[in-house]
Amino acid sequence: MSNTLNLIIDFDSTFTRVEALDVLAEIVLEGDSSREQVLRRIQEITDLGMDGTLDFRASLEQRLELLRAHRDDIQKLGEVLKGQISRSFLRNQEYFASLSAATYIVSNGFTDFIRPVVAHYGLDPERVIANEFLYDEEGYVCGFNRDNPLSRSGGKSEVIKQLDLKGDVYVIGDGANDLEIRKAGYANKFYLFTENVEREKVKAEADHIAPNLDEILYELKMSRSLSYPKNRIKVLLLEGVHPQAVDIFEKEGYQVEYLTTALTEEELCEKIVDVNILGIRSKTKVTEKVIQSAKRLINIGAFCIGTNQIDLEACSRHGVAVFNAPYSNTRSVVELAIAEIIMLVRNLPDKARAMHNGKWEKSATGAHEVRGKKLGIMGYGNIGSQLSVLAEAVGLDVYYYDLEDKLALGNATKCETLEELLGTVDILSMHMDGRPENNGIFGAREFAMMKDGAIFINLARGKVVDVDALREAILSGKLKGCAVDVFPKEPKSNNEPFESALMGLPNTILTPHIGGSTAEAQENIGEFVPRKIIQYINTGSTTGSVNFPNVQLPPVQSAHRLLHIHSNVPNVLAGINQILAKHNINIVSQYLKTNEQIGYVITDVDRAYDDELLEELKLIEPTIWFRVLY
Ligand SMILES: NC(=O)C1=CN([C@@H]2O[C@H](COP(=O)(O)OP(=O)(O)OC[C@H]3O[C@@H](n4cnc5c(N)ncnc54)[C@H](O)[C@@H]3O)[C@@H](O)[C@H]2O)C=CC1
Ligand SMILES: O=C(O)CCC(=O)C(=O)O
Repeated sequence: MSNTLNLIIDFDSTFTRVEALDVLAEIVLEGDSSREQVLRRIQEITDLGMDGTLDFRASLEQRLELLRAHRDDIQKLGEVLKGQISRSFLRNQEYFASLSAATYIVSNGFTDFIRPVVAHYGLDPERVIANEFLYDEEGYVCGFNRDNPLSRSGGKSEVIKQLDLKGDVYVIGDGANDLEIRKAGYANKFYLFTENVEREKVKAEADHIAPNLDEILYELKMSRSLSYPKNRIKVLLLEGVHPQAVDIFEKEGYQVEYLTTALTEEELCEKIVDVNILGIRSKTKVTEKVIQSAKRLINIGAFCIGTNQIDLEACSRHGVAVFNAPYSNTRSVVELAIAEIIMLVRNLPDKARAMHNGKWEKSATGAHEVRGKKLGIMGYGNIGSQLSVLAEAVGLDVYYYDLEDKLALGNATKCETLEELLGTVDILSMHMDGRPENNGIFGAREFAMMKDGAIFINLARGKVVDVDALREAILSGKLKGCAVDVFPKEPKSNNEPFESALMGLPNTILTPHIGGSTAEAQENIGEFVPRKIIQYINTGSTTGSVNFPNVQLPPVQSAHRLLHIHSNVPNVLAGINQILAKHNINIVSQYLKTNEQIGYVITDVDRAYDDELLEELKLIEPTIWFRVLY
């Protein structure tokens, strides 16, 4: 840090979260019946004084007149305020206390309660410049030192002028009286501190609006508790993910932009440039071009199960960790599949349509129970296997086929080939994932292999099925009916029209990709995905990532965590450790995990190191991305 730096910090609502005289009023008026009324009046006067509407001395006099405070109350106030230090000041306490010689607390409050709080935090109480109370013989406050410049408007600039500071002066505060120091020409910059209050009148003239101390330290290129201020982290949420996600990200201090629709590649390329976290569902295609346009992307959250819409390889190459929500909507999809099986076996879509058209078609022809029918499941993963269990409970005999060797649940029967499955079952339900190799995997040949009068259900991905072949199979009577929830081309939002060759077919249920759209599933996803992302940002943990090696890490404690992501080539770990050894850095712990594409090295080190070390680590040849957590 340069020794020519001076920080002038306001006390009320900046160094502490509260206005001290408001708290004093609460202490003095405890048990008083007029308490609420007097407190309200005091707060009104405080606000008028802080935004510059009321002359400061008048505001001080009026507030003190409303209180009869004793020396003991002032002492009590000091104790209360020690527990009210602003959160970002607390976060940065260790570093900030080391700036004691560069810091003044300049306040229109009173030294009597400010000094103990400042000393408790670790700053020099002698560098508090503030007003002084006068007490009567019984120890009650009877006034204040009227000669102190801080007891009148413009007092802060007068004090700074008298200090005659050498070097750069930065003022951090929340009120017009702080702004006035810069306006009078005694400071380089005024940082409006908005962590506790936002004063609109002051906002317009502030040099920089800082939602916390991290932002100011980052702006001044000083050390800080967070490697990157949270308020600078930008989140773009698309496709109307559950509002719970907005809430969680905002509580973490991130900036959130929320859209209900998907975006085209072109729109997304434009919007994603300075986004750190992208949240999507199944419709937004995240292509290589999108990833290349994103200059600050750290994470993608797929608020769903499938991740085929994301170019995961490109994400890995660019150091973007992708998280999804496996299991989150599994039950919802399974319940819909069961409902559709029963509806189709009973011919309900046609029967219901006839009723709406005024036709009463009471008949048992073509209507069956599902009990004893053979259900085939293609893709025996999380959804397929849960469907297997529920289907047995309603009396279906379950058969399944999976590319991988999957053990049967319950009484299900495993088929060795797809042909075997298709030739056996009365109902086929698709639950494979949307990997590119599955595009068009089910067409005329596969429909021909099915039993005559079978039922077909696709709740997986639109592209796996040849839609024209499905249409033909229904129209020819080969299939008795079908239910389709997913389509090769789906509208980006509810405002766009839907078109498909399947529209108007007999005994056909078409649904707008709602397999996972239940309140329960969406709420779960809205919480699960943000938590994974926040955990990754705060600790480096990648558990649950679909493209990064999975590493579960404890929170950083008394150490700096160096996160190094590189292309998976030999000797990177050795290279990192050589650099650490050269700088005499003590490794507290170290983890390495790789997958086919990338390696992830996490090294916790003692605090002492210089920026040169970080630069050298960034320069290791196959580095994709390097980040430090404090
Ligand atoms: N309609 C909707 O709203 C929803 C659709 N889905 C879709 O369902 C898919 C499956 O979800 P999960 O069961 O959670 O995934 P999962 O990954 O647990 O299971 C997929 C299974 O399919 C198997 N598989 C892949 N290709 C295959 C093939 N050609 N033939 C046979 N088996 C194959 C895999 O080996 C795996 O066991 C998701 O990837 C997603 O595309 C998921 C949730 C909601
Ligand atoms: O609900 C969504 O937007 C997508 C559901 C889905 O297809 C999935 O979870 O993979």
